[in-house]
Amino acid sequence: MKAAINRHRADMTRSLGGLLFRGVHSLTSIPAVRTQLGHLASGGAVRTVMTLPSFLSPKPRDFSLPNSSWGSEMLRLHEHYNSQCEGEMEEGEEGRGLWLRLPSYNRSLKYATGGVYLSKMVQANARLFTRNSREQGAGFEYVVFVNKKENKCVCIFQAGHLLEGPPGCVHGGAIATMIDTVTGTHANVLSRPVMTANLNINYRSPIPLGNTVLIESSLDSREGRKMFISCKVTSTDGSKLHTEATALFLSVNFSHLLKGG
Ligand SMILES: CCCCCCCC/C=C\CCCCCCCC(=O)SCCNC(=O)CCNC(=O)[C@H](O)C(C)(C)COP(=O)(O)OP(=O)(O)OC[C@H]1O[C@@H](n2cnc3c(N)ncnc32)[C@H](O)[C@@H]1OP(=O)(O)O
Repeated sequence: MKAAINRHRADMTRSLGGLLFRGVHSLTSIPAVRTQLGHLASGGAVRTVMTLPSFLSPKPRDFSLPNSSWGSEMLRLHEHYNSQCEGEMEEGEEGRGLWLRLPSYNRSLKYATGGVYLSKMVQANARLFTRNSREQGAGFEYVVFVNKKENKCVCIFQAGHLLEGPPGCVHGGAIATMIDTVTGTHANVLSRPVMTANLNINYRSPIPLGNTVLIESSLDSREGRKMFISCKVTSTDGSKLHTEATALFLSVNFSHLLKGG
């Protein structure tokens, strides 16, 4: 029985390989995958997850599209980069424009988030940390664009009122979260899946709540499974440096990700 479970997990790991990057969008539209993940989540036993046929599944919300909470600077910059895109990045697609806008959903991977040993209730309720607020504009509002040719990512980030740290300013942990998200997204584009091994941050000047800032990441070097990425957070005109960081990401195999480390 144990061998069968392990074989099943290995099969799942392989079949998930091509699906992870597309996240919830793809997974919720493939009932067979959800059923298999249901087996996996329940410890490889006989329980399955009831799924709707794909044509009845609601289309997941893309959180990186403009909404009414976006300020004028957020909208202006979104338009600036969007006008240099010729398409959205989907798996296997090569961009034709200079930039590609990355869609963003509120689940990273249904049923496997945080490891397969969590209870089904926890797994069903798991949400991506940066996309877990129902109130638009309250938390993390952001959109990431990638420039594959120049090995760069840029994120336009508007910090909501729930991210307060020092009075009127963004919490350092929230800034770290966004840096991890942007550099992690960048590393995932280069080689997926990845995990953050190291993150070093220097906070240079506070970010006022409600401000829009730019978060730019660039690949410094690659050594085997290691990707060294640097990142800076600046005002949108580039005149003020808020934060600088370096990060190390390691490519991992899917079983490492699924078993939660
Ligand atoms: C996750 C993405 C999933 C995809 C989802 C797609 C949907 C997209 C949606 C939304 C995108 C949002 C994107 C967000 C991204 C966020 C990412 C995170 O926050 S990840 C959570 C925090 N990180 C951990 O919890 C790691 C915990 N640590 C580990 O699991 C391991 O330690 C790991 C994987 C990092 C390394 O373990 P080993 O066993 O694979 O590798 P070893 O053998 O230890 O090291 C390999 C080499 O790397 C060096 N190394 C390892 N750790 C190092 C460190 N901390 N500093 C320096 N070097 C290190 C070692 O010295 C070694 O180097 P030598 O080959 O000998 O040269």
